[in-house]
Amino acid sequence: MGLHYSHHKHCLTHHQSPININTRTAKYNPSLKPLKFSYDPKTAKRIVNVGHCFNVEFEDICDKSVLSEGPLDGHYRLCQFHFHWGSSDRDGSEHNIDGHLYPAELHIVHWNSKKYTSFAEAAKHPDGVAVVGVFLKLGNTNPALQSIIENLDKVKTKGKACPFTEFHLNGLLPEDLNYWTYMGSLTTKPYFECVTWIILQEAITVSSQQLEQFRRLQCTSENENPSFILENHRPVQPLDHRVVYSSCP
Ligand SMILES: NS(=O)(=O)c1ccc(C(=O)NCc2ccccc2F)cc1
Ligand SMILES: [Zn+2]
Repeated sequence: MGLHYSHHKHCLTHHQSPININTRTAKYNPSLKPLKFSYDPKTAKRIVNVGHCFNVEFEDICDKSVLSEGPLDGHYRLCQFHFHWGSSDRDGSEHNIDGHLYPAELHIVHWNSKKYTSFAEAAKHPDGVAVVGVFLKLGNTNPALQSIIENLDKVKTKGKACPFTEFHLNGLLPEDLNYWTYMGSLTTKPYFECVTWIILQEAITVSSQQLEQFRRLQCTSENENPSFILENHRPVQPLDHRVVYSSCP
């Protein structure tokens, strides 16, 4: 999988993520709608160390927390969010903007609950998953991250989980909700090409000290010699013939 035969070009094309977003060649699409976030803080469930990062998981047995409008048809159900970071503050984001890297990137993961019955099922289809990417830029301590960071010592090693309820995800969104959007893939194995990527143009802040807390997570389980998740961002992939659309001119 992962190769699409585009007849008019008689070539096999990849639709992999992340990519470098060239803001000058992004195409303004006036038919793109504003994003609509409807998140219920009560659907937050737990934090899990999955080895290459930590996921903040949400209950997704019904459409209590959904993303709709924007480039999407229907509504996509929130299932988890996580971060990508680097071994230093100089890199860490997965997407780049005009070659610029941010120290980290938040991914808010949703799946198409109008057409599919689970994330795993949705991930097999090009319209199955929608991920909102939010860049983190170096600045003041971000208070909205503190409630997550103070729980990381409970999920230090791979496989560990802790309860995490009542989280206001809107607190991690910037004021300006303008975005770029393109069709791509999951950025970790199995790299399924199932993602409508929605990258917010405004970054939120994170402090150096908060990033240091991310790097203290371990990719090893508690009975192994400890090694740390110092970085977990995939290199940018070829854009090929894809077009990146912008919600604003
Ligand atoms: N970084 S990202 O592109 O936002 C991303 C989001 C979710 C996954 C994931 O759930 N993988 C496991 C998985 C479970 C079930 C079915 C397919 C899967 F990939 C991987 C990458
Ligand atoms: Zn991710």
